[in-house]
Amino acid sequence: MFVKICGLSEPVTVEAALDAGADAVGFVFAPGSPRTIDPSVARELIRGVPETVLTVGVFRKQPIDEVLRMATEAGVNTVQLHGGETLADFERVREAGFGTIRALSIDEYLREVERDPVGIRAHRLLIDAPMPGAGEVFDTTELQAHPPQDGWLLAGGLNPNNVAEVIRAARPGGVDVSSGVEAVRGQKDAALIRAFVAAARAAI
Ligand SMILES: O=C(O)c1ccccc1NCC(=O)[C@H](O)[C@H](O)COP(=O)(O)O
Repeated sequence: MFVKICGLSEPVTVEAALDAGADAVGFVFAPGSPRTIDPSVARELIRGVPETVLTVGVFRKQPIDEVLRMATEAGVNTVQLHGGETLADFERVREAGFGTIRALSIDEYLREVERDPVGIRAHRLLIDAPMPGAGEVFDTTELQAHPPQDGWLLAGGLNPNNVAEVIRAARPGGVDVSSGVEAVRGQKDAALIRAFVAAARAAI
């Protein structure tokens, strides 16, 4: 089970995520989030991250030139885009050398899979609740009619207490969490991160 801890902003909680065995650490560069950090801050946080761990820059409805500039400045290896992007945008991000994650809300996913069932398979998908980073759950049974391709990531209101049950029900390739490992909104908690990774790993 692939585990991503998103919205990190401090060395101590990046370290907690790595010690716990997280596969990916995320840094929010989308404006307007309590977790938004400057790429220069992320660059410092990424310094000690082993190359085997994905370092993910998270963007929402930002121009691709800005995405590429910030991702390069931060030194992340992967870019996660949350809406408004075209296939050409994804191509540009990949040509610049970044891995990509296409984040869609459950509603966007269901619309897109109907519209372009083949094209959607070209992406590593993250399927999320309508409002990213809000700690909202969604009904994963809505995916049963259109199961996503292998390796898809599930997010939306996960926490150490519900993650195992959600994994068993929805069978994602990985999980992504933000609010559920925070003691205070926007501030990660090392103990919750450890509990989340352990619960996700024990789920299968
Ligand atoms: O976390 C944010 O504040 C955020 C803001 C804008 C775009 C994306 C954002 N987060 C993306 C993530 O990958 C979150 O981990 C995911 O949405 C799950 O969040 P949560 O339901 O709080 O666990």
